[in-house]
Amino acid sequence: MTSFSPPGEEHTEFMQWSIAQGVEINGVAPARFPGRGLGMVATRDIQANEVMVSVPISVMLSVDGIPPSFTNLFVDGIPIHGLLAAFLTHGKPEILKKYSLWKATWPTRQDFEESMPILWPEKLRESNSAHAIIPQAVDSSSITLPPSASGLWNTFRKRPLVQEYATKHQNQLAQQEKRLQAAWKGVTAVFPDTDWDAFLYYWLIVNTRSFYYVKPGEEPPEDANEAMVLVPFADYFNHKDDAQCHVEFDGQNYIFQATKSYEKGEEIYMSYGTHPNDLLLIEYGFCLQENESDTVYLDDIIFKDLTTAEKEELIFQQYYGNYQITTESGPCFRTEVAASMKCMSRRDWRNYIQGRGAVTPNSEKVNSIIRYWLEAYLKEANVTIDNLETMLKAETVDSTASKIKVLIDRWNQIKHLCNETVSKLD
Ligand SMILES: C[S@@+](CC[C@H](N)C(=O)[O-])C[C@H]1O[C@@H](n2cnc3c(N)ncnc32)[C@H](O)[C@@H]1O
Repeated sequence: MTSFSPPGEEHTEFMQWSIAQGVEINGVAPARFPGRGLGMVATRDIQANEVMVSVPISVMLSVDGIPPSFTNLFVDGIPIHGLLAAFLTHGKPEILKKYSLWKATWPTRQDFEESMPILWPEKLRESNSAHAIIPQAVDSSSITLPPSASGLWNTFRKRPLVQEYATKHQNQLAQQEKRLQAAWKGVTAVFPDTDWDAFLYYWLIVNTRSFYYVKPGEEPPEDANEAMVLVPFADYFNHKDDAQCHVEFDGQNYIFQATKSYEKGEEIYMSYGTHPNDLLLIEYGFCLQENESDTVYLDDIIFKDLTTAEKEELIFQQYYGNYQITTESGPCFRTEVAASMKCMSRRDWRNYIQGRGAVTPNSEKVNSIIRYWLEAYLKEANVTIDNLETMLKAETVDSTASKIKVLIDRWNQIKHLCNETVSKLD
């Protein structure tokens, strides 16, 4: 059983407020868990299929909960994420008063400074972001964030892309800073004197605590970041990759239902989605120890190994980029396709990927190419861990040392993932 402690008076008061607002709470309560802040604990034995929490739409904070007099100020548009943060920053105090007990349960700015890489010291957050609002060093001696987060490598220079492509789980920090910059542009166009720290705080609150929400009867937006809602009380749930909790918005209520039985005192998690640890680190400020969805991407390593003609062929065949290695399945098919290109005639390769012809790639050769790529990742991991260990020895600020340790742990996970995959390929 996980150890936990009482959450504190403000959480008890907020729970009572939630119930008074129509939130149904059955057999769960907030509690404090070491390393995870607040979370949800079973206050009695819970049976599979029991609804543990149900939050009505009336109490959620979505775009529809913002008065039109406020929303209409943003005639030039602002992302939903920015609008919610803008409302929390600039909404009328008499309207925001409704949420004061809820707000008292949220993490502090200090909590974000500890956990969210976007707020870490410059030397720990160098990335390929062109959107950094918070200045970053231009030539720090070492990249410390993992490549999926930073988009950079210590052991080689990235080749320019032949073509841009969508990468949901790469260049994480750059993607986050781009969203923050768009929100900041939107809010300052209407409120030029916006306090950066206040806005940033609420933007991070929305970033780490919002749920997916599409207004009943409306089409889901193309960008999931445009489908956001804050859901009081449910935002106590921490994340686990294989959480045993069914989450559903039925058009009226956000419902959280047990999919197994829980014993009194057990922490109840939900899943925020199938997220690799580098995404969790950048977007939520933590990494999971066990994560079936953990992934590393070989794109930059593979691209430096391909000729321009090979890259153009991959673009043509729609296999350019997103070469994953996952904890669960090892190399993905796209990675195998890129590797098979290196060991087949172009004609056989085209026939193979189009499902024509009898020639299939030699699996030993394909495995040895993928192994070679993974060794490049392992080299990066070893160099970066050495750099981080050296930084840790010299670090005198405790809070910076703890961030360096987070990075060392993450890099060791990456090493483990690469080594496991290499051994499976042998
Ligand atoms: C929706 S909130 C959950 C409640 C939060 N723990 C709190 O103290 O208010 C999401 C945040 O919880 C933390 N979190 C969630 N799942 C976690 C986990 N498995 N391990 C560590 N921290 C976690 C992260 O700080 C994340 O940004």
